[in-house]
This record gives sequence, structure tokens and C-alpha cells, in this order.
Amino acid sequence: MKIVITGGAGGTGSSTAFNLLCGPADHAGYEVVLVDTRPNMITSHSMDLENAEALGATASTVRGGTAEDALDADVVVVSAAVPLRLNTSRMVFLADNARIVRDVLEPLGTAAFQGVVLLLTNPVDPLVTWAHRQGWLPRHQLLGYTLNDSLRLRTGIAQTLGAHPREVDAWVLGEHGDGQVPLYDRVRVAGEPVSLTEAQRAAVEAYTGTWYTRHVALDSGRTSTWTTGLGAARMVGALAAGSEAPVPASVVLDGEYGVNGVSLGVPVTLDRAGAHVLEWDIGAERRHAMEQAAARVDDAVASLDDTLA
Ligand SMILES: NC(=O)c1ccc[n+]([C@@H]2O[C@H](COP(=O)([O-])OP(=O)(O)OC[C@H]3O[C@@H](n4cnc5c(N)ncnc54)[C@H](O)[C@@H]3O)[C@@H](O)[C@H]2O)c1
Repeated sequence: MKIVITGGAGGTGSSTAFNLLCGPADHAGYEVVLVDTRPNMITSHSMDLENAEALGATASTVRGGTAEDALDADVVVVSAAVPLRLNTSRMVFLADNARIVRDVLEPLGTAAFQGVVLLLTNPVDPLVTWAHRQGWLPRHQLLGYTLNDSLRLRTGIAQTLGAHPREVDAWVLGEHGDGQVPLYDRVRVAGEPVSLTEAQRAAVEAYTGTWYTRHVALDSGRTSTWTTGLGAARMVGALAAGSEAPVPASVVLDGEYGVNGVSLGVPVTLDRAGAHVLEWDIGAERRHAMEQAAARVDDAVASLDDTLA
């Protein structure tokens, strides 16, 4: 498996590489290639990470590379982006990051790329939607990383109920942004269904609803690099080996959940071909929320088309 990380000198990209090198022993050895517009930083990470190979659980390797490495990769993780700055919505990065994503993905479209792209760059749903509309990649080969919303919901529930987050199974679909659609009626703790009281739900939402703004307001200049690198590496592992375990990811929908032609977070299974959408019965209220989230993303893409025209 050749895994190219474009933006690999940055926080999430280098964390993804690290987690791929340390990954579970049942994952195959990966050839991890770091690509970035900061060559010295790539060299720095490669010199550091290649020494960690000796402690790795598999025969994975890491090296620096160039943009051409992506063309024959099995998976391209894209975390290339402009630097984080103070904001209250990921949408402020849409136009600047779309230009970067175009530089990365357009050549893949031209080269009839056969692998899968996992896009981390924000705002992830409009960028996946927009990139798909350019005709560069079929929808199953282009997925956006949205796992963190569900992880934050699991953490919020765990803290509220005094459980360990690992025991909590809880899902957020919809937009990786204001149009989140949490599935409170599917919450399980230690395998058992759990119904939160209004007060418990309010406590959870106080955690999840403010996580992004609280973190950005720290003005640290860093994103959620540890969680995202670990989550992205796990998803690469599922893409490589194939997995029946559902995970959330943003995929352009083709009528599923009442949405057409817009990418939103939905449950998927992963294998070498990419993402396969699972259609769960989420009820009329949440289907409506999915449609509203799709309208928000669609509006953002329309504004982007105007900006880039
Ligand atoms: N989807 C999610 O849940 C999630 C989670 C965390 C971060 N993110 C997003 O991921 C992106 C990256 O975050 P980060 O913390 O790694 O940022 P970062 O600033 O640390 O890294 C971005 C890297 O992209 C590189 N880059 C810029 N233009 C490039 C180009 N044309 N080609 C190759 N490399 C290029 C930069 O040199 C830099 O090393 C941001 O958009 C962030 O919001 C998404």
C-alpha cells in the first residue's frame, strides 16, 4: 500500500504518518510518502519518523516525495491547507483551501487516479462536494474526514455519565460544522441502549456545541492533530484491509438520506474501492435536518463558484 499524505509536513499530516507507522500489527506494511510545499519540514519529519520505524509494529516505511507520488498511490490523505487563524467557523477557509485542493486533486482527475482520497482539509463537506462537481473523482473514491464529531459526542456523553469514552457508541451525521445531526436515539454505553435525560443532553451539548470555538479561541495555531491523525490512520487501515465496521465519513450522496449531489457525514464501510454508504433509518426529523445541512453546504459551494469564477 502506497499512502501519500499531501500536507504531510503539517500537524494532522505528520500525526497521520506517525500513527500509520505505529499502527496495529494486523495492518500491512505501508509505504508512507510525505508531500508538502515546505521541503525542509518534510525532511525534518522524515529524518525523525524513519528512526521510529525500528519500533514499529509492521514493516511500514516513510519518506519525502513530490506531488507526482500521488498519481499511483492507493490512498492519498489530503491535509494541505492555509494556516489556522482565529475564527468561529471553518467556512472562512473555503476559498483559500479550495485553491489548494484544486492544485492537489485536479492532476488526479487528469491521471484517471485509481486510489482513494481521504480529505481532511476544512471545510470538508463543501470541499468534497465542490471537488466532486469538478469531475475529478467518482464519489466513492473521495471521502471527507468527519469522525471527530462522533468522537466528541462520545467524549461528552462519557463525561456526563461517568463512563469511559471507549465504552460509548454514539454518532453524528450531517455537516462537519453547524449542520451536525447527532443520533441521540442510537446511543449505547457498554453495549446497552441509553436514553439521556434532558439535563444530561444539555450537558453533552454544552461540551460538543462549544468544542470547536473553545479550541480555536486558544489561538494555539494548531488543530486537533492527535485525534485526527489517529482517526485518519484508522480509516486508512480500513481502506487498505477492508472493514465491515461502519465509520462516519463525508461522501457525496445520491438520494440517500433525501440528499442529492451534496457531501455530508453518513455511515460508510470502507475497502480498497473506497466508501460504501449505509442507509440507516434515522427518522423524519433527522432526515429533515440532513436536508437542511445539505442546503447549507450547497449554498457554500455556490458562493465558492462565484468567488473562484
Ligand atoms: N476534518 C477534520 O475533522 C479536521 C481535523 C483537523 C484538522 N482539519 C483540517 O486539516 C487541515 C490541516 O490542518 P493542520 O493542523 O495539519 O494544518 P497545518 O497548517 O499544520 O498543515 C497544513 C500543511 O499544508 C501544507 N500545504 C499548503 N499548501 C499546500 C500545497 N499546495 N501542497 C502541499 N502542501 C501544502 C502546509 O505547508 C502545511 O504543512 C486544515 O484545513 C484543518 O482545518 C480537519
